[in-house]
Amino acid sequence: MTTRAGFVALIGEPNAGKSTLLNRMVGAKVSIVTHKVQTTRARIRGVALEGDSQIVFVDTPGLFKPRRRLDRAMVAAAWGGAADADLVVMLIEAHRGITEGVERILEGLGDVSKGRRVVLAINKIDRVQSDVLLAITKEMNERFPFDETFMISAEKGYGVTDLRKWLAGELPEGPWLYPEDQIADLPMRMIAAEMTREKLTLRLHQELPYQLTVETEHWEERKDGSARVDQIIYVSRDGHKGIILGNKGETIKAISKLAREELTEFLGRKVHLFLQVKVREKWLDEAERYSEMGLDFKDGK
Ligand SMILES: Nc1nc2c(ncn2[C@@H]2O[C@H](COP(=O)(O)OP(=O)(O)OP(=O)(O)O)[C@@H](O)[C@H]2O)c(=O)[nH]1
Repeated sequence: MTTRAGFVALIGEPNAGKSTLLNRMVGAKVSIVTHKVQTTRARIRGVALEGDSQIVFVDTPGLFKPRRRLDRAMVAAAWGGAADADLVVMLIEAHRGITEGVERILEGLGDVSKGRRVVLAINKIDRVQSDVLLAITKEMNERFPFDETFMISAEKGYGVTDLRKWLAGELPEGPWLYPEDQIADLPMRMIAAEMTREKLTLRLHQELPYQLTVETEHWEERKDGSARVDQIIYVSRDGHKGIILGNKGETIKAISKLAREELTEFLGRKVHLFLQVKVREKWLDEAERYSEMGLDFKDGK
C-alpha cells in the first residue's frame, strides 16, 4: 500500500470558517467552533484520513504573529521536522468577497507559498447566488495563480469531500506522521499538555528541570459535558519530583489550578484536571519517540 502524508496549511481571516471546515474534514470535533474571532491558538488543527493519505492541518505561522509563548511553542511542536506545509488552502467567505483582510493574505501568499500548490476555497456558498461566486472566482484567480478553486459550505458540508480528496491526492508519498490510534484527540491532548508545561515554566523559572515533558494520558468526556483530563509530568531524576510537587504539594496544586482554568476557558466547559509526577528512566527512547512524532517540546521555547 502506498501511503501519503503531509501538512496542509489552512489560512484565512478570522471567522472565515476554518474550524468548521476542519471539523468536517477531520470528522471529529477537534477544534473549537466559535462566533468570537481569533480563538484559534493551536497550530496543529487536526488530522484527517482520506483513503491511504493522512492530512495534517496546521495554521500558518507568520501570517498571524504568535502572541504568546504558548503559540511559539505550538508552532515549533506543530512543524517539527517538516520544514513547511506541503499544500496551502486559502479560505475566504463568499458573501464578504475580497475584503481588506483577503487582500493582505494575498499579498503575503507569494512568500508563504514559495512555489507550493495553493488552492482557493470559497466558503459559505450557501449565503450567495452563483453569479457572485463566479465573479469572486474570476477575480481571485486573476490575482493569484491558484492551482484549483473549490466552492464549499463548511457548515452544510457541500464540496468538502472534493476538497479533502484533492488534498489527499496531492500529498507526497510517505509514511503516516501520526499513529492511527492517536489521531482523534491528538490536538486537544497536545494543547492541554502544553498549557500545563507553560504553567510549570512560569512558576519554576530557572528551577525547571531540563528534561521535562507533560503528557496527557487520559481524556474522558463526561455525560454532564465536563472533561476529565489526566496528565503526567515526566522528569528524569527522582530529585526533580520534589521541585515540582513543592512544599506540601503546593507547587503542583497551584500549577494544576492555573492549567485547569486556562483549559476550562479554552474549551468553554468544565474541566477536572489531575496531575501526576513520574520519573522516566528510559529518557532517550522517549525523546526519540517524541521527535518522530514531531512533538519535541524541548524545542518549543
Ligand atoms: N452560512 C455559513 N456559515 C458558516 C459556514 N462555515 C462556517 N460558518 C460560520 O462562520 C462562523 C465562523 O466559523 P469558524 O469555523 O469558527 O471560523 P474560524 O475561521 O475558525 O474562526 P477563528 O477561530 O476565529 O479563526 C461560525 O458561526 C460558523 O458557524 C458556511 O459554510 N456557511
